[in-house]
Amino acid sequence: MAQISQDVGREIGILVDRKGIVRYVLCGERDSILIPDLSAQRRGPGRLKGLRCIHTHLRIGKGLDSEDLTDLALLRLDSMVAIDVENGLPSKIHLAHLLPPNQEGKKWEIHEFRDVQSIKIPFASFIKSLEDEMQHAFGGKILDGGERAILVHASPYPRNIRERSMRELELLARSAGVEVVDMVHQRIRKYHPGHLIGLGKLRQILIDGLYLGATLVIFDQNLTPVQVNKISEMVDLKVIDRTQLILDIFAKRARSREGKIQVELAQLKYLLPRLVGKGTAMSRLSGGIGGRGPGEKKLEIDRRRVKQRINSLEKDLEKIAKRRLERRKRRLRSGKVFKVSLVGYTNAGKSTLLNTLTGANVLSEDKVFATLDPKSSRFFIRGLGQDIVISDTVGFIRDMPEGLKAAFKSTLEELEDADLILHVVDLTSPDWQGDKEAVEEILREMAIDDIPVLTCYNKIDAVEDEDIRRLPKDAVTISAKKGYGLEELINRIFPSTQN
Ligand SMILES: Nc1nc2c(ncn2[C@@H]2O[C@H](COP(=O)(O)OP(=O)(O)OP(=O)(O)O)[C@@H](O)[C@H]2O)c(=O)[nH]1
Ligand SMILES: [Mg+2]
Repeated sequence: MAQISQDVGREIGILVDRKGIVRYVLCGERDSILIPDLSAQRRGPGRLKGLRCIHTHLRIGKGLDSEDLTDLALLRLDSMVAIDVENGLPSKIHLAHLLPPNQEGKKWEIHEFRDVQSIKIPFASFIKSLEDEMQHAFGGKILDGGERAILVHASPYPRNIRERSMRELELLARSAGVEVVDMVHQRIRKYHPGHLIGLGKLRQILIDGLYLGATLVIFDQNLTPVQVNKISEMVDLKVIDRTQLILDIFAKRARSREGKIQVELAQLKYLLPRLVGKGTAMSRLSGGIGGRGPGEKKLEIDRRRVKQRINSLEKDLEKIAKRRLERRKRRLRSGKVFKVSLVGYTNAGKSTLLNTLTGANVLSEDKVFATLDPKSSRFFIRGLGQDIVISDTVGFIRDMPEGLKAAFKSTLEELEDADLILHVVDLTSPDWQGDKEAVEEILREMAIDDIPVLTCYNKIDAVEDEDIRRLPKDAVTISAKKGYGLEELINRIFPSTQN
C-alpha cells in the first residue's frame, strides 16, 4: 500500500473485516480519503462496525487527523489506522480505537508504533473485549432492544420556543417507546440544504450521542430526502424526523381498519419522494423505529408499486368513509351507555384526569367509578342512574404535517361515537390559548360538530389565581392531579345526560 500510495501520490486505504478479509479498497486524494457509505451495515448500540480502516498518510508527522477520528467515531469503526509513507516505505503507524463510556469522557485512545513489526495487539480478541465492555456499560438497556435517541432541534427561533418544541419532541419520543439519551437545540440563521446544521456542530452532536449509546437521531425539523440520505451516510445511526416519529406513534395506536389504512397511506406518501437511487437507501428509510413502518420487505418494492398501493388504499378509504356516514346516520343514542371522550393537547392531563376520576374517593358514594376495561382506558361511572364510559385519546399537537392529519384523525375515530367531548386544556402551557385553538381546529375539521364539547381548564394547582380569574366566569377549572373541581366537572357532564 505504501508503494502504490507513493506512486500515485494519493492516500490508499482498505476496510478489513474481523476475519481479516479486505472488504473495500479506497483511493483518496493527496491528503484525504473518503470512506464509502456503510450505512447498510448497522450493528446496534455497544457494537462496533466490524470493519477497521487502514490507510496511508503521505504527509507524515500529522498523525491521525480530526477527519480520521471523526470517521472512527461516527461510523463506529473497529479502529482507524494510519501508516506514514516515507520514500515508498511504511514507517510510523498510528492506531485509534473507541473507548467505552468512562469518567473522563474520553472517546478514543491513540497508540503509536515505530513500525509494522512492533504492533503486538491480538486484534480479534482485543476488539471482542472492547465490545463486551461497551455493552456492559450500557447494561440491560441494550439487550432489551429498545431505541435510544438523541434529539436535535435547529431553528432561528428564540430559546424559549426552541425549548418548548424540544420538550414536545421528547414527549413524542417517549410516547413512541424511545429512551432519550441527549437533547440538543441550536440556534441557526439558515438551514443547511445538505445536513440542516453546520457540519462541525452536527458531527459533535452525533459523536456525543453515539458515545452515550444512542441508536437513533431524531430531528425536530422535517428533513428533506437529501438531508436524510446525507446524514445517514455520515453516521452509524438511524436518522428520522418529527414527521416520521409521529407516523410511528400513529402506527402503534391505530386500531381500526380505517386507522391502519390511513397510517400506511401517510407512511407511503412520506416515503415516495425518498425512494430514489440505490437499494441501501430504502432499507435505511424503513419506517422509523423498531420496524413499525411499512417494513423492510415492502420497501424493496419500487416507486411504481408504491403508487399502485397508494391508489388502492385511497379507494378502500372512500368505501369505508361512505359506510361510516351511513352508520352514523343510523346511530341511535338512546338506551346506550353515555360516552365521554377526553381530548386535548398532548400533556394536558387527559390520562391523569381519567385516573383521578376512577380513583372513586373524589366522588360521593353514589357516584362510584369502576374500571370497565383498563386496557382500552374505558371506565364506567355509575351515578344519578346513568352509566358513563370515558375514554382517553391520543394527544393533539401543533404543526401537524398535512399528510399526517388524516392519519391522526383516524386514530380519533372513537370520537364519532361520543355523546360528549371533554376538552382538557393545560393552563400551565406557555401558550394554552394556542394549544386550545389547535385542538378546536382539528375537531372542526373532523366534521363532528353535532357532538357537544365541554372545555375544562386543568392544572389550576400550578398557576396563579390571577390567571384563573381571567377565564370566563362559567369556565370549569380543575386539577386532575389534586382532584380539585371534579364534583363541578361531573355536574356539568351529567346535565347533558338528562335528555
Ligand atoms: N400540576 C399539575 N400537573 C398535572 C395535572 N394533571 C396532569 N398533570 C401532569 O401533566 C403531565 C401530563 O399528564 P398526562 O395525564 O399524561 O397528560 P395527557 O393529556 O394524557 O398526555 P398525552 O397522553 O401525552 O397526550 C403529567 O406529568 C401529570 O402529572 C394537574 O392537575 N396539575
Ligand atoms: Mg395520555
